Amino acid sequence: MAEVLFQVDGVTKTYRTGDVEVWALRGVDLSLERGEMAVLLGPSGSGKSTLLNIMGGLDRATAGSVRCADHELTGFSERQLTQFRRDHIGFVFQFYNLIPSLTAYENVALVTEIASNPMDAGEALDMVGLKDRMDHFPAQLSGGEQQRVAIARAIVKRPDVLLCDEPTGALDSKTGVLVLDVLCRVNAEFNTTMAIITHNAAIRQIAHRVFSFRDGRIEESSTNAVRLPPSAVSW
Ligand SMILES: Nc1ncnc2c1ncn2[C@@H]1O[C@H](COP(=O)(O)OP(=O)(O)OP(=O)(O)O)[C@@H](O)[C@H]1O
Repeated sequence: MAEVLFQVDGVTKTYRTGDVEVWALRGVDLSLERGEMAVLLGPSGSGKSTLLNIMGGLDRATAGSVRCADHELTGFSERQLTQFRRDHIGFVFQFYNLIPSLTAYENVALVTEIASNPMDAGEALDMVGLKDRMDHFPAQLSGGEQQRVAIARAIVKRPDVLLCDEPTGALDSKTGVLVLDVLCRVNAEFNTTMAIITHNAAIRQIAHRVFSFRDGRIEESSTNAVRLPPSAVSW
């Protein structure tokens, strides 16, 4: 039987600003098997980023439980959450957050200094198809290339899970496809579990499973009997 890597049970999240309480999540249950690629869809404000941040240990649930392998995040201290993120989670965001004064290689190599079992930075850049651009600075790379460096930086520590929040949000469709290709390759070759938030509903076709959010809940989940390669998807 496939191993359940992530188990989210009854997670709620409220934010309080003054007298106003916002319910970002209203009881979310979700499980991800190891190696699964999940796409998270839903309107703006429906709670996707909040859930991703809680799963990645960047934020805490108000109630409910989140388990990743044998780590129960719910009771973790800040220090334990930091260690958990460092050991197990890679993040990819819409904006690449590369350090402008470092080359692509140096941006990726920075992570290898604090990871316990990293791959070589050159190997990670090779994986995203940028080995020949290793010595270039972010300003010398296109948006799609910068996002691929950001993916190399996220995978170089061999994370169990890659959490991607709008990874193609700032890219045109053609460039976005190249980035999704890289994510699919990482998923297939390293069996990395992935959750990808997107506003482009067409991207749902590349996933094993799709979760649709509405008003802080998962309204619907479905399994794709047939997955499409990113090259067959456009938006
Ligand atoms: N730090 C915060 N303080 C107060 N409210 C917040 C905070 N973060 C998120 N929210 C609120 O929680 C709700 C869910 O936000 P979230 O960012 O998770 O939605 P989303 O589905 O990811 O939206 P988008 O697609 O626009 O990124 C929204 O109403 C948002 O305004």
